[in-house]
Amino acid sequence: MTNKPIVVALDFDNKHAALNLVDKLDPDMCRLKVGKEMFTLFGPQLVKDIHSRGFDLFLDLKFHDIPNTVAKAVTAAAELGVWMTNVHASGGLAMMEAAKKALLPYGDNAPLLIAVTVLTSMSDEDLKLIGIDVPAEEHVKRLAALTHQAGLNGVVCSAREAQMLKSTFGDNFKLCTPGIRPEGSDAGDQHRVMTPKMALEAGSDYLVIGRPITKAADPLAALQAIHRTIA
Ligand SMILES: O=C(O)c1cc(=O)[nH]c(=O)n1[C@@H]1O[C@H](COP(=O)(O)O)[C@@H](O)[C@H]1O
Repeated sequence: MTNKPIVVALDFDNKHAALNLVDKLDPDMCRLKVGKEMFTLFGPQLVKDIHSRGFDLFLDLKFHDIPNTVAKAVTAAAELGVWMTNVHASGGLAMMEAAKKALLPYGDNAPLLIAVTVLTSMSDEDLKLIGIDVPAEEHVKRLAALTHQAGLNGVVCSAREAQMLKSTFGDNFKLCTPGIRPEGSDAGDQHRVMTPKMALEAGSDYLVIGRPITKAADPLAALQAIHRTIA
């Protein structure tokens, strides 16, 4: 199992509330993720605030644009010193190769670069509506193959695809899985979900968990309870 698999998704519209939660957490226990909402509201200063508290940060901005633009965006992420960042695999091979190339000057200090396959909120029916007539698992495999070919470090997928992807692409290809729901918690807008324990057993390396922790009455207790289920 990857050391420190839990990545807490900080999806807040209030910086004070977010940092209040961060101050209750322990960098030895989890990593943190900042996404579009918080980065749009609070920008690079939030990244600095989190780094100064000793946490590894996944900057989840899911870049999807022409290769030149995405290469420059991942360079900006690398300059922030983040642990991991991501692009959309559906941006294509040339886009992902340009992103990978942009990180070469950073050597061992480059962030891990992973690509989103099929969002965990999407079902087979949602895929049909955007013209993808194959089951989610098949489309995930296709986009993961493209990501692997581009030389990225891994993919974002649902834990339901983890076993298939690990057996196809091997242990070095990292699987970051949102859509994690502890037993009995509300799925919300997520469709392809799994419990933390089952996700790790299936081969997930990183479990992205937001609302089951951040919306809990006692977020630290919720995180500790999840830890106990996977210990
Ligand atoms: O890239 C992501 O992190 C991501 C990809 C994906 O397919 N699904 C997904 O839910 N996410 C993110 O993971 C987090 C999940 O949060 P919760 O549903 O609250 O646990 C959110 O911040 C999403 O933006």
